[in-house]
Amino acid sequence: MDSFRTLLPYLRLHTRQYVIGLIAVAIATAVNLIPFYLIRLTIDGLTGQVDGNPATPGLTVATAGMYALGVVAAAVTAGFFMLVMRRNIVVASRQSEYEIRRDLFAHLQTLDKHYYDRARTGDLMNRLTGDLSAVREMLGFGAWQIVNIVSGFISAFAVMFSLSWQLTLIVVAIVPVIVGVLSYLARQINVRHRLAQEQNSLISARAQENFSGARVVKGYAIEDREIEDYRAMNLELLRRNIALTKVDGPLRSFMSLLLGLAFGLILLVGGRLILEPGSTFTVGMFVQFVGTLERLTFPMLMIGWITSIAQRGMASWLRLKEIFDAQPLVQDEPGRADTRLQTLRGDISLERVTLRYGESTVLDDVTLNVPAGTFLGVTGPTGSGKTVLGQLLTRAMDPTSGTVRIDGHDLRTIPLSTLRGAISVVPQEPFLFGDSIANNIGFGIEARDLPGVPTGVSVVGAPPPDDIPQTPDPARVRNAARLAGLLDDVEDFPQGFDTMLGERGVTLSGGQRQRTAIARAIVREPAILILDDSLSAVDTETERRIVDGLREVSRGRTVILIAHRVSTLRHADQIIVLEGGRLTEQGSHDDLLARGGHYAQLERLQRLASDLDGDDDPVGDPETAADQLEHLTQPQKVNR
Ligand SMILES: Nc1ncnc2c1ncn2[C@@H]1O[C@H](COP(=O)(O)OP(=O)(O)OP(=O)(O)O)[C@@H](O)[C@H]1O
Repeated sequence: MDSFRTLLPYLRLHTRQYVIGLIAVAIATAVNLIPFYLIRLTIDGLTGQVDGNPATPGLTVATAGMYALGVVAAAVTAGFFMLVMRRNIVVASRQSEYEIRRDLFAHLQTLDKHYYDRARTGDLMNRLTGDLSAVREMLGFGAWQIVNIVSGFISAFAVMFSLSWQLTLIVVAIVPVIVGVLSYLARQINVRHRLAQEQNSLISARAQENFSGARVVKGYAIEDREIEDYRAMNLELLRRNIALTKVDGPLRSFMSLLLGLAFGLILLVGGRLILEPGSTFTVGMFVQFVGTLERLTFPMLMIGWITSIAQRGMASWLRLKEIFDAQPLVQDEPGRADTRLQTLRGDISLERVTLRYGESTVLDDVTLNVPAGTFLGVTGPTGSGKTVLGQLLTRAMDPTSGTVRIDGHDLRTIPLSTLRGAISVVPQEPFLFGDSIANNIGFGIEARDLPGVPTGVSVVGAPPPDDIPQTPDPARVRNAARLAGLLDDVEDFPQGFDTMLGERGVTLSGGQRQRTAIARAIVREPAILILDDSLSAVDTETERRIVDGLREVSRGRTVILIAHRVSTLRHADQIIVLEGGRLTEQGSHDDLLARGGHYAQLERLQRLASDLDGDDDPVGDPETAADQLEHLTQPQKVNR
């Protein structure tokens, strides 16, 4: 019940539609019983016993015609009210589906990396489709059927009782048995439906991961294994669906048996009632009774079905509520974030920053000052905390201790929208949309100017969404592509910036994908630009062009370039080295070479490796440069 209460805000948006619709159902149900009354009058008229007196004249043709018209009028009236119901309740349930989907999507946009690291995309997709449909079915079909059943039972029992309390008692004795059995079966259906739905989520997630990882699957030639795994999951889904269908069969047979029994008994007792001397129970009344009871069979069958629709709908709503209840790890703290802060220059400072994940210390007491406009290079072995350092700046998470500041403001006092609007990150694995190159680059430009998504409001009467300008400024896109060293490549494509990319930019090479992501970050003209190992897939010539572009970009903004290659880092104003989460070296290229630490060793080995590349007669060093290089970039053991 508690979980139902959480659905009320959506139902309240459509109170009027539900009230009108539900009243219409109740009227239609009651009107549906009128024809049996008219049939009773006709039969009793025909048998000449309209008042129980054989001397009373029977039915005239005109009266019979009136009754016939009455039957038609009742059918038309019931049909009209059912139409009113559909126009209100079914429409309201569709609108609620729209509103819930809109709010879910808007809420999902507020969730952070932490949530998406754990969620499975296929499962999320299944919730947004399958579960949402189950909720809609409960709010539409389920809602009007409940009223149909309740009003059907009340009106039918009132009529039956007025006709014969003895016959009604028989019905009263049998109905609870039927309803009990149906409810039991409905519960079974519900359990089996949930199992099938869970398998559906798994299978969707598996398919989605297979499509996303198509390159890996092909690369490892494991299609057969994938097909076999998928077949097994699909088979399990079939098994669960068949188990679901199996409960349906007995339900119908049992229902027919019990109803047959009920009608047999009524025939027996009803016949005796009519034949009793001096009885006021007429043939017409008997026919009306049986007709009214017959009207109850559908609502009775529906009880089980509706219970299962309601339980299924609630189970699905709980799965959707889990999404609504998820909160980003980092949020603006009310009263703490200074909303006047709209722009940032890009002065970064970290003061004794430590970050722990459980027992592991990922960043250890890091203190660092990066004045605005600095081109900062960051290097260190894999797993040494470079990516995490960048993530602290966008507040993907907060440090366990210490303070991160930008322009002297503690990050927790800067509104997240201002902070993230001022920083662009090029992640290690860039994601490109199935759209044109221009739109992929211009993707983030207008983001800050877009109107907020109004949630929790009714779609009824809401203004249509504004036409959002989708084409980014071509000059800005072009300039960003030039700075990212992508322009020549794009100009070589027949359709230039209008070239469409596959969902993951599959038509582009790894280096082109990286550069598209760099252009996307640059085009926003952020105060701080973070590139996380974004030049790993480009050749040295392209790398030089990009670094030149970045130096141009870095005028007036802070650039943080995470890289493993000395050739990428050497032109940075400042370079820092992280090892096992600690900042171990800091200075210019020349300073660090003079220090003779990790950076100097990296430089020596990379130089040696490139010499070896071009030399057929390698230096007779037993530990080859390549081996040592690998050693230097080995994953680091984090401090425990
Ligand atoms: N969400 C997380 N939960 C637990 N540990 C994490 C999480 N994110 C990162 N780590 C750990 O933090 C450490 C630093 O990771 P980070 O990604 O910063 O390394 P990196 O220096 O960028 O490495 P690479 O050069 O390979 O990209 C790693 O040991 C990683 O496993």
